Amino acid sequence: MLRVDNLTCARGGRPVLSNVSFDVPDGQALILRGANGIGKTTLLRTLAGLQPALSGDIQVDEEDTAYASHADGIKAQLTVAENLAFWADIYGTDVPETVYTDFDLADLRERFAGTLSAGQKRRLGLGRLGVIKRKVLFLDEPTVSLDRFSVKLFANFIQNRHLANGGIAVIATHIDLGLTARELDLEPYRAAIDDLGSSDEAFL
Ligand SMILES: Nc1ncnc2c1ncn2[C@@H]1O[C@H](COP(=O)(O)OP(=O)(O)OP(=O)(O)O)[C@@H](O)[C@H]1O
Repeated sequence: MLRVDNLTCARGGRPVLSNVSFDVPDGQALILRGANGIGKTTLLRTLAGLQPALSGDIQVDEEDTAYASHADGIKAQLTVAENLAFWADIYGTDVPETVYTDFDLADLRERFAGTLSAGQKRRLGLGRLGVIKRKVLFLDEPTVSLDRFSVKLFANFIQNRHLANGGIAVIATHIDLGLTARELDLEPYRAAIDDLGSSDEAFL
């Protein structure tokens, strides 16, 4: 279970969302909705422990979380197979053969990652989630650059591999992923402009 209680989070020292509360039980996903700039990325980074909250409480086993953003974290000089093996090595896991089918990477196995198209790179970046096997996934616009077929692959992975095995996912997206999931509209949590606060920036 992921439990968020009265969370207030900030970017650049300015609160963007205040008093956000929700629970996500094991085996379920939550879709974050809201206009550009409302604070979806900020909330995900705070939940993943990449930046401190201004106030509030997050109950989750930080050791069992993973955050994935637009930046794929791919090593261009390594092949697709070597990239997956690299992540498996770092996380002390193995590369299940299913990752190649789940993300349509089988034909790209020996290709240097630097030569992949944007969508292929994205599929490889998402394939990392099938390798690292973290229970709680915080995903920021995971389908950027993906065509409709690949969006479906990703949704199937989340539904049938991750959630079906008791995983949790919190996903910021502007599109319909076709997942059975609760949605949270962040508009009611928009922080008042004169709220005070500060926050360290871990990443820009
Ligand atoms: N480094 C920064 N310094 C100051 N303000 C920032 C910084 N990064 C983001 N912001 C602002 O913080 C607010 C929340 O940004 P955030 O990226 O969390 O929104 P978002 O909902 O993910 O947006 P989008 O849908 O466009 O990806 C925005 O108003 C943004 O301009």
